[in-house]
Amino acid sequence: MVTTGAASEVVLVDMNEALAQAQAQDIAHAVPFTHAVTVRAGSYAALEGAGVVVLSAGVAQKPGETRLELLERNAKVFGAIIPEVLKAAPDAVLLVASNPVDVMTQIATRISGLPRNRVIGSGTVLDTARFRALLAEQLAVTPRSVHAHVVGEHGDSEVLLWSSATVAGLSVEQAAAQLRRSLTAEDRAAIDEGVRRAAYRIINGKGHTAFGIGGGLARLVSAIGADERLVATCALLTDDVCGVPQVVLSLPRVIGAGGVIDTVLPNLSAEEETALRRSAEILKEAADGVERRMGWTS
Ligand SMILES: NC(=O)C1=CN([C@@H]2O[C@H](COP(=O)(O)OP(=O)(O)OC[C@H]3O[C@@H](n4cnc5c(N)ncnc54)[C@H](O)[C@@H]3O)[C@@H](O)[C@H]2O)C=CC1
Ligand SMILES: CC(=O)C(=O)O
Repeated sequence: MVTTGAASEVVLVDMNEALAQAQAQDIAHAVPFTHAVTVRAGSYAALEGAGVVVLSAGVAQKPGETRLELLERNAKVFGAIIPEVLKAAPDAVLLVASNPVDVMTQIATRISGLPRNRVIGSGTVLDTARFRALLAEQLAVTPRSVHAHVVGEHGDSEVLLWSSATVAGLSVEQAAAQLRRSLTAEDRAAIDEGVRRAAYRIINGKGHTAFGIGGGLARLVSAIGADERLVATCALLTDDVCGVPQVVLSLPRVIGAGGVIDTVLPNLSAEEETALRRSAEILKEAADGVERRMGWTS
């Protein structure tokens, strides 16, 4: 957020106050090289007046662990922090990043009692960025010129929408042919694996992922602040996805003041529709399970 000027004021709140202080000071020392942003550590009360509160507290995956395995631990963390956040910043949009982000967004929607459009999960914003980056590398163009989306779970069952991916209005197959680049079934499989398994590989190498999600969250904060109507693949409680009712997952959403303004459903091939339904079923089952175990439903 500091490097892109997405916010005018950033407050870091963490149960480890010494860590929040140290991070805030370190980041503040980058401000002279970037944008006019104030950065400080604070208590929940310091969130007063915040337009957006990013929820990223909790535990992260260890090497080999899936996102869904973090569920119970992070649900308890949200139970503790969301009431505190809302006391200080009742009008804020909540932007959820903690994993498993889709189910955590459902939990945040329930605990907060806020209108669903004000509780957004970063969802597959990061996976979409990874898809665009890898397709761009394959086609030797900039990622900004690749229009492609990943929908469904931010996790193992996510769905890469190859059938609607475009460059300059061309399908990626047509673009590859004109640009004299290879896009064989093996290339596509490598890109799929590169997107779907990115977090596992990065966590194996450096213990956590940070820059991609930092960029994505900053982009969403900026779109909310400027009422931009940015289309981004974010997670939101959705009435019906391929026949699965009341499920939180990512689809392209229009993001602006107040959170999610609208949703756009891309054209799906039969295979993509089946995969999206499967992803919705997996998330629905995980969310229903945690709701039962937390005593939120009978
Ligand atoms: N949605 C996405 O695309 C991504 C999500 N993540 C998720 O974000 C979360 C955070 O990841 P990291 O920053 O790498 O982990 P981290 O362990 O570095 O940071 C988590 C912080 O939460 C704090 N915390 C824990 N319980 C708390 C509580 N009750 N109140 C206040 N603070 C509390 C800890 O003190 C710690 O500083 C994880 O769940 C991770 O899986 C990480 C990267 C990408
Ligand atoms: C950690 C995580 O969810 C990611 O980097 O995709």
